[in-house]
Amino acid sequence: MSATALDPPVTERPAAVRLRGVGKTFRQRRRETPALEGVSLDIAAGEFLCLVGPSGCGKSTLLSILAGFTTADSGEVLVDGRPVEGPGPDRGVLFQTPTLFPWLTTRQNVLYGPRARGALTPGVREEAGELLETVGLTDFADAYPHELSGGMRHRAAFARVLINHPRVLLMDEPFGALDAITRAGMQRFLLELWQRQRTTIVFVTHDVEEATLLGDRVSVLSGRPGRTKAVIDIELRRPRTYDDTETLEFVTAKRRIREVLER
Ligand SMILES: Nc1ncnc2c1ncn2[C@@H]1O[C@H](COP(=O)(O)OP(=O)(O)OP(=O)(O)O)[C@@H](O)[C@H]1O
Repeated sequence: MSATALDPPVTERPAAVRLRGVGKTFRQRRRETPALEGVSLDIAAGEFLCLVGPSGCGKSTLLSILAGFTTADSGEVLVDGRPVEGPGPDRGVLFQTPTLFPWLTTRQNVLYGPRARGALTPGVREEAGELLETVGLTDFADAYPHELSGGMRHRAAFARVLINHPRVLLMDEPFGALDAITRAGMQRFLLELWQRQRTTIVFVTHDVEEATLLGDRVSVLSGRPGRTKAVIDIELRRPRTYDDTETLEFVTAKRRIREVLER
């Protein structure tokens, strides 16, 4: 399914992710750090939602709560209508540093999840081959992570997550550590992949331009404790390419987000 102008607005589609009044305070010895307070948000099935906010406002905490790595103190967190009670294969998580086992080849890394679940069928092996082709790593299927470039490692980590057919992809500043050219390449890759598969994506970034380029909507969090300041619709045509970043519409959308961030 591809995103088209005929798709209903995201707010009219069923919610894949529902956050209601989510709060989290970290308590360590005598120190209390309120990270999130009363965050509510519906993310539609197939939506690409970007999450921006000042450093330390709780973006990673929110993603970690969605992933099931961290438990919220208050509120409700639902994925496909079910409360999140821990990590699960319905949610694929990608971090700034790609998580690959260094002692396994690219293909073995991709097949790790199915193997661990005892689901390593010939069909899954075939799918791994297809995924490696999708991410452009067929020629590096037998290479080890240290033999891959930064961008290749990211694409391998993608394939590793995608083989589990997650309903939701949770991405925490995944391209933050990459150089500008590799980063632009990864953004293009992600846009093309999303355009084809339309997996629901929650993408944390501190880069307003990246959020504008990728997102259907951008949720802007306030300073700590993070609260939703605004959710901004990015009404730029799809499919988008890097060339769009030079259009007046793009610059205007980017400025709107920046204004809310700085308000
Ligand atoms: N495990 C933890 N224990 C204690 N405090 C934590 C923990 N994780 C996060 N925090 C605190 O919660 C707040 C929010 O952190 P979080 O990493 O979610 O912010 P962020 O918006 O992702 O920041 P950045 O943009 O800098 O990555 C910070 O003040 C941080 O110090």
